[in-house]
Amino acid sequence: MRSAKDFFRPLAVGAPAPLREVPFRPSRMIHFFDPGNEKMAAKVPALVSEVDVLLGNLEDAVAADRKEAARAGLVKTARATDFGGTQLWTRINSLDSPWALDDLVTLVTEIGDRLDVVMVPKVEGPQDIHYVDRLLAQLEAKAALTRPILVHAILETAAGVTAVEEIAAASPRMQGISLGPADLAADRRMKTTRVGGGHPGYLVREDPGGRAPRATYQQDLWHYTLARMVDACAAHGILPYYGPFGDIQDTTACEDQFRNAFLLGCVGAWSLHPVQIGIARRVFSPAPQEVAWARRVIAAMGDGTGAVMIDGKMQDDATYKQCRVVAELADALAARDPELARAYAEATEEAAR
Ligand SMILES: CC(=O)SCCNC(=O)CCNC(=O)[C@H](O)C(C)(C)COP(=O)(O)OP(=O)(O)OC[C@H]1O[C@@H](n2cnc3c(N)ncnc32)[C@H](O)[C@@H]1OP(=O)(O)O
Ligand SMILES: O=CC(=O)O
Ligand SMILES: [Mg+2]
Repeated sequence: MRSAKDFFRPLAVGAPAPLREVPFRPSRMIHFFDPGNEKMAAKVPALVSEVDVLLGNLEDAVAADRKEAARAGLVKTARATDFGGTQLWTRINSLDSPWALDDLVTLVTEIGDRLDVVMVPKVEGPQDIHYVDRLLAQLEAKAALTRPILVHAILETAAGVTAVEEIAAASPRMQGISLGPADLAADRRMKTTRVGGGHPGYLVREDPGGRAPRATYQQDLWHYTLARMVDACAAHGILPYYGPFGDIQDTTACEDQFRNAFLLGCVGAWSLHPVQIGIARRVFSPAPQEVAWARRVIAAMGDGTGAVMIDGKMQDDATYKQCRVVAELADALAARDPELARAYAEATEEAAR
């Protein structure tokens, strides 16, 4: 095991030093596109101003005989596009596939200066992160990169879930973790055939003796895993995300799934189709009234200690900290999103009247 003192040393001579803090950059939607699909790739320039993150997907959803085309398409798109403040990520193929090594070698040496984050699928434990960590350092040194590429793990195997804390802590490169409900369901042998979302059979039923018919309430299949992942991420200073919602037409259930994740601590989710971009933007941006309230509590709490009453509700050090979470997120998003900045300013003025 490496000494704690070595944790922030580069893993290859000439590689950039690891970051000490994960920079918070808005990432409400990680928008997936297939870079080998010319029609989809042609939409990237128009999407740059619409999304926080564009992700060139090389893994599942790209057919085996299209892997090389997708990789080459990503190199082409990355070179041809001005991303401005929008992040460029990629999802490489899984580490047990014949493509993962070439994905990393090609992308880091060809477009490493444009890539912010590499998403690694089917992570089973810290050993997978250590492998990618060392390889990235070697390639960054070779490509003379001056800033480290960060790593994002998908939590989508039972082994990964049992090791989620160790995965989150595996490297200073760790940027975040996404829940991957589709592969996780298969790996756990769950009896669902959906990409995220609930299932009408997973429910609790009202006790007998009351109303007839007895009411049933659908339960959330993903709550346990998502909550566990959020704790692991928060404890290790990295960012948690809900992953994909596959029923593209069911925008209502998509919004519900995203909102549950937001309220539980996630900072974003994946958008698989343009229709999910606006949903993620709406859900993962705190509501203007919440922001106005948070700012009001912060202003009333002074140095953040003690207790005050506002509108009949007790506020103290703990609610002050909750309000700071909301207000700081709002400030970070407003810096990128002028429309949101205006809505927050208006709501704050209104609340002060
Ligand atoms: C479990 C997991 O691993 S999830 C992650 C892997 N999966 C993915 O990445 C899937 C990404 N998304 C897609 O491949 C597609 O959205 C699909 C296959 C789901 C649906 O595609 P389509 O059948 O073309 O959808 P639809 O007809 O509604 O598309 C409307 C338009 O949006 C475009 N579009 C669809 N998805 C995207 C996208 N992700 N990015 C950019 N444009 C897109 C289509 O090209 C189409 O363009 P057009 O109007 O010029 O013809
Ligand atoms: O990759 C995502 C998943 O849900 O599987
Ligand atoms: Mg998957």
